[in-house]
Amino acid sequence: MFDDLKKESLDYHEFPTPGKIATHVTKPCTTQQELSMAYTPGVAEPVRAIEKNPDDAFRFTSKGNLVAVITDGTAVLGLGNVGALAGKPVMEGKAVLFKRFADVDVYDIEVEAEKTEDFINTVARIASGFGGINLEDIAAPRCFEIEQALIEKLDIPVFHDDQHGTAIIICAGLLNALEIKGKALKDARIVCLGAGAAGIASMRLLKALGARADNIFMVDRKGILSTSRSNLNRYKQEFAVDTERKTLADAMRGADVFIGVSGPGLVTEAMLASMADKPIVFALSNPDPEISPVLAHKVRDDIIMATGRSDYPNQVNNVLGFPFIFRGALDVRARAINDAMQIAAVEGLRALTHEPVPAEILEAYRKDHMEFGPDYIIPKPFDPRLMDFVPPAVAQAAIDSGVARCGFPKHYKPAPHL
Ligand SMILES: NC(=O)C1=CN([C@@H]2O[C@H](COP(=O)(O)OP(=O)(O)OC[C@H]3O[C@@H](n4cnc5c(N)ncnc54)[C@H](OP(=O)(O)O)[C@@H]3O)[C@@H](O)[C@H]2O)C=CC1
Ligand SMILES: CC(=O)C(=O)O
Ligand SMILES: [Mg+2]
Repeated sequence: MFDDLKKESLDYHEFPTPGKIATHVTKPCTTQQELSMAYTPGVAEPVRAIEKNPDDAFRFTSKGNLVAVITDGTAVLGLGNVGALAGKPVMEGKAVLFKRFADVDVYDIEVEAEKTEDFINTVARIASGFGGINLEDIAAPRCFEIEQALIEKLDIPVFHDDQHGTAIIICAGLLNALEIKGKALKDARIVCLGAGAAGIASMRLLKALGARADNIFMVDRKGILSTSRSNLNRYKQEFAVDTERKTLADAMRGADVFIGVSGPGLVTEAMLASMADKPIVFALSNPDPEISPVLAHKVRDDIIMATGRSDYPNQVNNVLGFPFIFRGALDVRARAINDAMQIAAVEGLRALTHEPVPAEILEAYRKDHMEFGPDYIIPKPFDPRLMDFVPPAVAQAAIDSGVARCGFPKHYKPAPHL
């Protein structure tokens, strides 16, 4: 980052009030009468109701619109294990996005816990006051164990954003990019650099949507995940392929698709040059991608390129997912965010990309024109129609798959593409 951008960012976070979020009250509390409602004695009534029927917490408290964004600070963006407290600006950032894009309230919670079990128990013990748990920036492989244990313990959605949020956006963007390239997902040869939270979940979802396991090379710091390696954990073993190829450069030769969820600057010009015609390159490491779009476009004029950043076309970033997915899940008081709901979100995002782009988006991005094509494979986060396409589709999928506690919300319209 340039020095002036660094200073601007620090000033943005410091002034006029340190940090990015605060709480505000939703009921009047200015008279003796209102005080006796908000607090004692009036508050005793909802307490008694919830004691008798825990679901009344959705009626009488903020639970139904409240998500906990929780980290241990072990994989913050692509910055690595910076610790729980240093992860707080990102968690506050997620809170801003939840509120700004989908009016979901958030408490950010940073947990100091070296032992996986301590982290799980801490989250389980504070979970009942929330409508959902968004796990964030927790490194693999412990993120898989943490998420699974919490899903089993809790009756509210537990969603590791770096896994499933990222997977959903990657799948939507990639299916659209392949449509432009004119290749079916089942025929696409895919390289995924990064076999952690984002990489494993994204390749799992791509397989569920039709990608062939033997067309995927997954790569970590030690090279391609192959059956000849003896140093693979059980999550990586799921993607081990029988191949003589070893390195990232080997994997990239002839590949149609590169997905980077690893770290900055790991893809060379030579690797990019060795990919198939019309290569699709998603360099998604934040804040700095695996290869810069400027360099990538110099090497390949036939590329379809995306990053995780806001300052280039095609921002493939989980900001397009978690606010809208949780909105739909919360509005039907879902017990989980399951595969059907995730695939519904993929389809909603894909469908919206094919719609004409409204003037307010062109204005926000200072463009005269945008339409479905190599520079527009995924909607923009500021597109207000995300609320029309994603939450209703997710809510409907929750109902159809039996994890909703209530019916399709009266204030919703069915998603336009369904
Ligand atoms: N655009 C978006 O929406 C999102 C982007 N990301 C980005 O993806 C990256 C990974 O995040 P996440 O999956 O949560 O992190 P994890 O820590 O769970 O996984 C990181 C993975 O990247 C691999 N890796 C790291 N450095 C290298 C390297 N030098 N060479 C090869 N492989 C490497 C690791 O290899 P090994 O297993 O060998 O250690 C590991 O498999 C981050 O940069 C993050 O910003 C993540 C989520 C969303
Ligand atoms: C976007 C995001 O969640 C990440 O880079 O970790
Ligand atoms: Mg993250």
